[in-house]
Amino acid sequence: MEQMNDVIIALEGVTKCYGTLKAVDDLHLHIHKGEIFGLLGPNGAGKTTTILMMLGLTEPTAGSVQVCGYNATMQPIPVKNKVGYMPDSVGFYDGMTALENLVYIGRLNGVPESEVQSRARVVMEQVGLGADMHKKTATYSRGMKQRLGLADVLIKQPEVIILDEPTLGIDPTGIRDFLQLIKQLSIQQGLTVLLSSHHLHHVQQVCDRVGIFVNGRMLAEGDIDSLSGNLYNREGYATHITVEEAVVDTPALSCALQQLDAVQQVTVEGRQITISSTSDVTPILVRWMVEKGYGITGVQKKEYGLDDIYQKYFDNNLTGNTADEKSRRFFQKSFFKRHKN
Ligand SMILES: Nc1ncnc2c1ncn2[C@@H]1O[C@H](COP(=O)(O)OP(=O)(O)OP(=O)(O)O)[C@@H](O)[C@H]1O
Repeated sequence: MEQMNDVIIALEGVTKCYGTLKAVDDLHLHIHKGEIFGLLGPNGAGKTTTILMMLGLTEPTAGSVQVCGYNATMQPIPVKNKVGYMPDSVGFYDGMTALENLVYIGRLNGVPESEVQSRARVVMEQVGLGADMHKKTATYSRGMKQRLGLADVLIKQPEVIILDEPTLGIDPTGIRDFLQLIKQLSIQQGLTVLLSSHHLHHVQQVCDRVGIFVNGRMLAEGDIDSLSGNLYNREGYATHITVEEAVVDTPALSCALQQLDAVQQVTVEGRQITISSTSDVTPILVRWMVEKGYGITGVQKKEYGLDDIYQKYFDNNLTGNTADEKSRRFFQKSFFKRHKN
């Protein structure tokens, strides 16, 4: 059961309209202390608008936003003190070294003069830029700039960090390292992390929970396992078994397998047998086949990853009762457009 005192970000019925456009539509979201939450959705879904409301930088049209015990709309200053925000594009003074840039940001954030130099050096080490802190940021790669952006956020010792599309434009190794760094910081410092992304593989790597956000609405929310579990409930399970030799009496085998508990459908094609069922009966099927004398050379259980979750929620009309046709088409359009690039 959810512990209310553990909730560090709470959005209740939040709506944001820009004229006639509902950028965020009746959003309810609770994020817990120490959690890494991924806000997943295509461009224009309303992720940035949601983040700006959490930071008190834009007012909701309706609903309330609580962050670290403060009302973000009414008390944006204490929220700003507790929350570090990294926008999708971070700028630096190219002519200054990375350390000088960080010290400058530290001062702007009110870090005491007596501490700012030493704290900046510690943070540079934490983000893995210890060896490069005296280089001018003009020479920094996009991945290094992203780490420096994270350092900018960490220097004020926040309780919550919010990262808007933090993996944009970094190469695959850089992305993996950056996400690992986030995970490590969250564990070591008990930091709560909200990261927004349109890239499902990235959030899958580090997030404890994800919310799938489309056209201003949260279509599904939970950890990857429970979202996958939902799919199993809707779709059933599938087991693929490969045997040594092509099955001779196909109808007899199909018929016999169908008598087993929970088995719904059986397809036999040469050496391949596919069994769909309402629960995970893979071990029972394997035992049964071995007892009947079949030599098994392969067993594969269908596992649903976030990819499938995306596919199922958006391609096959499984958007639950919260999404309408328009948002689904919108998502498909934006998602596939992005992925063609
Ligand atoms: N200041 C604004 N005035 C009018 N419309 C806006 C404003 N800011 C955002 N919008 C619109 O609100 C919707 C949500 O935008 P938002 O930037 O929150 O989405 P997003 O999920 O962050 O996407 P992206 O990754 O492209 O930034 C979009 O249709 C956008 O055009």
